[in-house]
Amino acid sequence: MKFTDHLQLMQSLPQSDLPTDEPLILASGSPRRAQLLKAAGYEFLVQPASDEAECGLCSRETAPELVARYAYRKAADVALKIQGKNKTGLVIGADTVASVYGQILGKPTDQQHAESMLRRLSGRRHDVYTGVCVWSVATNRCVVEVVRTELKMKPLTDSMLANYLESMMWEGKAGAFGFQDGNDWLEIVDSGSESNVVGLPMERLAEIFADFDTLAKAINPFGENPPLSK
Ligand SMILES: Cc1cn([C@H]2C[C@H](O)[C@@H](COP(=O)(O)OP(=O)(O)OP(=O)(O)O)O2)c(=O)[nH]c1=O
Repeated sequence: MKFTDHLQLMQSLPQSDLPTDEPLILASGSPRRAQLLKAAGYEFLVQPASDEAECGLCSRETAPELVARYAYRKAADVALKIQGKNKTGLVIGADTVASVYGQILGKPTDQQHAESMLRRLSGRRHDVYTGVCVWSVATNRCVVEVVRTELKMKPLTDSMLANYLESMMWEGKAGAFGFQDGNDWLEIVDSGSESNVVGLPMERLAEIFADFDTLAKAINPFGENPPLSK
């Protein structure tokens, strides 16, 4: 089933009770993440992390390591601001990239960059990784996890590429392509998570909320690396 159908069948996205009574805060400016949370029935506030949360390159970092670190940094950025105002919040940070043959594809900077990403993905199997961090300001604990979805992209002809590039739908999307854009270019391998591809693994998020007490790790105020649960 396509993501667009999922939005119509809102009840098909899982929802769990929140593990604390803090307000849920989405630390992301991604319209897709907000749509997914809303479609699942969560009530939440949106407070995007500052751009600096998404920086600090480590050349040896793998795609899952990178998305875990960025998800953690985005959640931390917002959690610390909330804490500074003596407020509480259950903060969700997330980061999504595509990866093909070990090469990490983030958001394209311009049309040329988008074209080179799409040519790399054309006709190939690749992975989309989303890192997710759920951070409870009140209890000073968080869960950081990474979900992988394997995809197969059809070989793209020059005219398919040109039309898509012209549509500008690639803007702001990791790997320069939106699974939800209504094309049938992508097939999910082994029934992986569709919502994970679009920016938030809703199935795993519901499990994280349900098992938060078991999964959550204490937050180390001096730690740069995310405390991964597994
Ligand atoms: C692979 C893929 C990604 N995406 C989107 C999800 C994310 O919004 C974006 C990846 O960029 P991110 O840096 O993960 O998120 P963002 O910049 O949109 O928002 P923020 O940093 O504030 O959290 O790509 C799709 O919409 N469809 C897709 O098929």
